[in-house]
Amino acid sequence: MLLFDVGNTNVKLCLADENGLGRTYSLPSTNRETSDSLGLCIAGICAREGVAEGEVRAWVLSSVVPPLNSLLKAACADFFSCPALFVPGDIALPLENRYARPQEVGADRLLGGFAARTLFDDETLIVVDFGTATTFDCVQNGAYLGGLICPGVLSSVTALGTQTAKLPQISLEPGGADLDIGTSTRQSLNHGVLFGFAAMLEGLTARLKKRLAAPDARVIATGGFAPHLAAITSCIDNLAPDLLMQGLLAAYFQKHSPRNAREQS
Ligand SMILES: Nc1ncnc2c1ncn2[C@@H]1O[C@H](COP(=O)(O)OP(=O)(O)O)[C@@H](O)[C@H]1O
Ligand SMILES: CC(C)(COP(=O)(O)O)[C@@H](O)C(=O)NCCC(=O)O
Ligand SMILES: [K+]
Repeated sequence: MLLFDVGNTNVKLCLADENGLGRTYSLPSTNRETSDSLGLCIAGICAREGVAEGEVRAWVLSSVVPPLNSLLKAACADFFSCPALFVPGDIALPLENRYARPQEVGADRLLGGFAARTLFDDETLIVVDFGTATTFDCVQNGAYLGGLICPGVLSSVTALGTQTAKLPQISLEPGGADLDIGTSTRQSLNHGVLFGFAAMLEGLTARLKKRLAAPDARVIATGGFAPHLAAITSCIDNLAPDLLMQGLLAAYFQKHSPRNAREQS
């Protein structure tokens, strides 16, 4: 299979089969893509991995960027001979969705909750995804309860850089474990953003645990900036960079058991 996590900054994709996940590649989620640019790039990735297009059983996708969905469907149809299956549209997630309007929640958030529940057997799980936005998602007693949407790390830095005359766009360097009092603009920004998000993470997970009456809820972090935060706070129990990919694989095999998959190949 080819698994896709389509986010607002990056499209992450990786080859996978019943033995697990291959290397994850990251493509920019730009609106300049065409189905040909995507199809050729994805076919090139398969070639680099020594996988012929005909060997790909299915594309399994989670997407929160609707304009890319039709391009990816066309790329799959034009360059591959397999179905493009969207989660949860084509492959339902066996996780009760308690959102007031269930279809409103981002597929990535539901998938993250499903993946966490598949990987961990704690009664209460809090998934934090440090993506374009920072999302907090709560799973309790096997149901997805919803959560919080906060500004993302890079979105905040970008906004600050564009809204101010003198603040540069910075690429966040992982700080040391302790906050420094900034003595330069760059250091003030770097530590302000990194430790500001760490405080947000610590504060919100504490409040969510109280609200969920689950002081020992497991906190699982994923997304591009998760490693930076995990280095400076102790409130993350598990760093799971491949959480969504693991969720896509589990969702696929919930519906197509590996035995069937072997029979189909
Ligand atoms: N391996 C990485 N190391 C550092 N930053 C990363 C990495 N992967 C992604 N990022 C950054 O993390 C941010 C969120 O990326 P990502 O989690 O892919 O967002 P989304 O899922 O919203 O597209 C982006 O600004 C991206 O540049
Ligand atoms: C909150 C999100 C933008 C996060 O997406 P990402 O940061 O991964 O690009 C995405 O989950 C989304 O579009 N959600 C729909 C609104 C909701 O979940 O309520
Ligand atoms: K994401």
